[in-house]
Amino acid sequence: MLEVRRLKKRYGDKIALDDVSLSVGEGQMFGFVGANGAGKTTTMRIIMGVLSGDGGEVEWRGKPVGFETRRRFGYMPEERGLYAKMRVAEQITYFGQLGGMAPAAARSAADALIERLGLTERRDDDVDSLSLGNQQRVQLAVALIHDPELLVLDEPFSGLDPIAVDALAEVLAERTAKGVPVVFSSHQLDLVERLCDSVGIIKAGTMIAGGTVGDLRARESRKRLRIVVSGADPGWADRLPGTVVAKSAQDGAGRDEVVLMPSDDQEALRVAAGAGRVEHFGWQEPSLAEIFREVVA
Ligand SMILES: Nc1ncnc2c1ncn2[C@@H]1O[C@H](COP(=O)(O)OP(=O)(O)OP(=O)(O)O)[C@@H](O)[C@H]1O
Repeated sequence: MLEVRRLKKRYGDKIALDDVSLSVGEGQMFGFVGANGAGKTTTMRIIMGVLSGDGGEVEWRGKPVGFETRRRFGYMPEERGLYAKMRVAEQITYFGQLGGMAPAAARSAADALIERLGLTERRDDDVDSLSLGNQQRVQLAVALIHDPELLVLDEPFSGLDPIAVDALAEVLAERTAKGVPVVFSSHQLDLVERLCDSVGIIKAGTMIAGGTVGDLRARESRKRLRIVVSGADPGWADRLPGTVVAKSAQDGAGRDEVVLMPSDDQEALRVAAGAGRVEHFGWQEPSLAEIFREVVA
């Protein structure tokens, strides 16, 4: 298990991290989300030891993390870091060897990743001749090649086309199935929702929410009502108590659909019933993106 406790980091007067804690169990996929500048990259850099914190601890399997342990981690840094003039296959193999693999093992692992990540036709090209998305695939292969015990990936999905997104999601799921914890940051909340067992939401250097997507949903689930009414007068939604967060105009069957954050759910029901025929009235499960907007606001 990866355990991060009470990390602190300052840049001059600016507090970048203020007591950031998270834990990721064996085989768990942890999605790290937050607005630009919230502190995700800083946290991941401290986990990987490329930046030192001003306080707090990082433990792997119950022990403080040091250089030797980190060699067994796979890391995709935000700033990336490939040799521009080295060929794809050669480069991935080279990083495998840096990660402690024998040359033959590194070559065959590189071949497997090249195929999985859709780089077969580019294997003999220099990295700087690749598109950004393909460079990203190489960077991922480099992070994955030495069969790391833990994966820490800074926005691994950004810039990938949908096929590459699926290929990477599949590769990561295989690693978690073998017990490897995966931490990744992303602004693609639909992906995080689809892939992750747990998420942490960071805002201005503080973890403001965390848990499984199910936990977060349960906490937020009795906040939004979805109401569908047919045959109602045009102004009926204005009489609903609370805030209308979405409204679609009448469809062909004369139905209005409203999503309401009610101040009084029973009064909302009375208003809907008074306005027309109530076709649907129920709590709506929020998406991770909706939860995010709410807790970060
Ligand atoms: N080297 C640095 N010097 C000064 N301030 C820094 C430095 N690196 C990061 N910061 C500040 O620390 C805060 C956290 O930045 P960080 O890069 O960790 O955020 P992030 O969540 O990864 O953002 P993004 O989603 O944009 O990548 C920001 O306010 C940033 O401006």
